[in-house]
Amino acid sequence: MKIAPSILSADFANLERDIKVVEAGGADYIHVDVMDGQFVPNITIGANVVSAIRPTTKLPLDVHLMITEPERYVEDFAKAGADFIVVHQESTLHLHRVLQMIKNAGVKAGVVINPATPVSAIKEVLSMVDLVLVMTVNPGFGGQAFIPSCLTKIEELAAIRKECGYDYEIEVDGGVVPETAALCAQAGADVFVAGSYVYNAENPAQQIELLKAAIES
Ligand SMILES: O=C(CO)[C@@H](O)[C@H](O)COP(=O)(O)O
Ligand SMILES: [Fe+2]
Repeated sequence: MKIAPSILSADFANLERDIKVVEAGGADYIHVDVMDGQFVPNITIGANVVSAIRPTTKLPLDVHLMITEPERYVEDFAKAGADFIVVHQESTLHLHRVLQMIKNAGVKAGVVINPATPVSAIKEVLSMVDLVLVMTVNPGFGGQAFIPSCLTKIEELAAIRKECGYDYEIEVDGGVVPETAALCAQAGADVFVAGSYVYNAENPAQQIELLKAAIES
């Protein structure tokens, strides 16, 4: 089980401090939410910021691209030091090509589906990805409520992985708190993104501990 704090809820004026705090607190990945104001109704950060935070941590950077036609920026995020580049099925007409571009750039490739998108929409690419991200809120903002109907998609992805011998990680993102993390773990999730739960608290390290305890239980 891995915890990936989302720096969307960190203090943007103190990103280095907020990354180091979760690294010391037992985080496994740093989740970076990239939004373009078009695919989602919010604008966050670009490849320059990924470059700037790269030297601040040894943890893998899990870059979640919420941008239209991500193929236009794969190269930039790979050069910036992303370890995972995760693209939305809904954001491109050429999903297979984008995933291939990510792999050719030497970066782990992930695919992500919105709450309204079924697992069948990514069936053809499951054999080539390192990570599948199941959005458990609609993308765009931190602090939203978990959508329980997404749990069956985690179960489905875990069953396909077992049946076909694939080795992607199953990640969940949105509304992750101890109670919902436990449900996702039960359904078969391996990586838990948490933004507001980790950062909107006095002690982010303690929040990571609480999440891990809930997942283990
Ligand atoms: O991708 C997104 C939002 O679109 C996330 O990664 C959020 O950052 C999760 O925030 P919380 O729901 O954990 O507050
Ligand atoms: Fe995200």
